[in-house]
Amino acid sequence: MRLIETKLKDCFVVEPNVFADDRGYFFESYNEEKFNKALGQNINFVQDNESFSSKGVLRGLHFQKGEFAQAKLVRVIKGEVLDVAVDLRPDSPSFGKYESVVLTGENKKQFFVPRGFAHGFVVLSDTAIFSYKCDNFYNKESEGGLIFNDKTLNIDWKLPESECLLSEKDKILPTFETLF
Ligand SMILES: Cc1cn([C@H]2C[C@H](O)[C@@H](COP(=O)(O)OP(=O)(O)O[C@H]3O[C@H](C)C(=O)[C@H](O)[C@H]3O)O2)c(=O)[nH]c1=O
Repeated sequence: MRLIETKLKDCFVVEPNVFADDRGYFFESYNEEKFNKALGQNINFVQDNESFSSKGVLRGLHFQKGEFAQAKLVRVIKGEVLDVAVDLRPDSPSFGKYESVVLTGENKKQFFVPRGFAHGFVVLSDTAIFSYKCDNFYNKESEGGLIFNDKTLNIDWKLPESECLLSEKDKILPTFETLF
C-alpha cells in the first residue's frame, strides 16, 4: 500500500496493492500493521460503517466534537463518489482548506481523514456503497456539521447544487463562519 500526501496536513490518499488474475482481484482493504507503519502513528479503528446511496445523495459535512472526534478511513466498494475533507483544526497550516478525491469501486482508492476534520461525499454514479472505519464510537450528542455549499469553503462538488440530495438535518447545518 502507498500513502499519498494531500494539500491537507495529515490527510492522505491510500492506494492498496491489488492482485488481479483471471479469477478477478484480491487486496487487503485494511492491515493495521502496514497502515500504522506507513502513517507513522497508531490508529485504533473501533467501528466500521456502511451506507448505500443513489446518485446525487450528499452526506455531510459531518464531524464529532471533542473527545468523540473520529479519524476515518473511507472507501467505495461499488460506484463512484467525490469524497471531501475539510481541515477544522485552527492550529493547522491547512486550516479552513478542503481536499476532494474521487473514490470508486474500480480505483479502490481510500482516503484517510484524521480527527479534527469535517467529512462528506456526494454520489456521482447511479448508486454507491460507501464503507469506512472510525477510530472512535458514534456519539449522537457530539455530532457537528458544516453546510455543504458554504461560501467560504466554496467546495466544487462536481454536481450542480440543484442535483445534490441532502437529509433535512444536513440542509440546515451551520456555515464555516458561524463555527469559527
Ligand atoms: C454516523 C452514524 C449514524 N447512526 C445512525 C443515526 C441515524 O439514525 C442513522 C443515519 O445517520 P446519518 O443520517 O447521520 O448518516 P450519514 O448522513 O451517512 O452520516 C455520516 O455521514 C458522513 C459521510 C460521515 O462522515 C459520518 O460518518 C456520518 O455522519 O444512522 C448510527 O447508528 N451510527 C453512526 O455511526
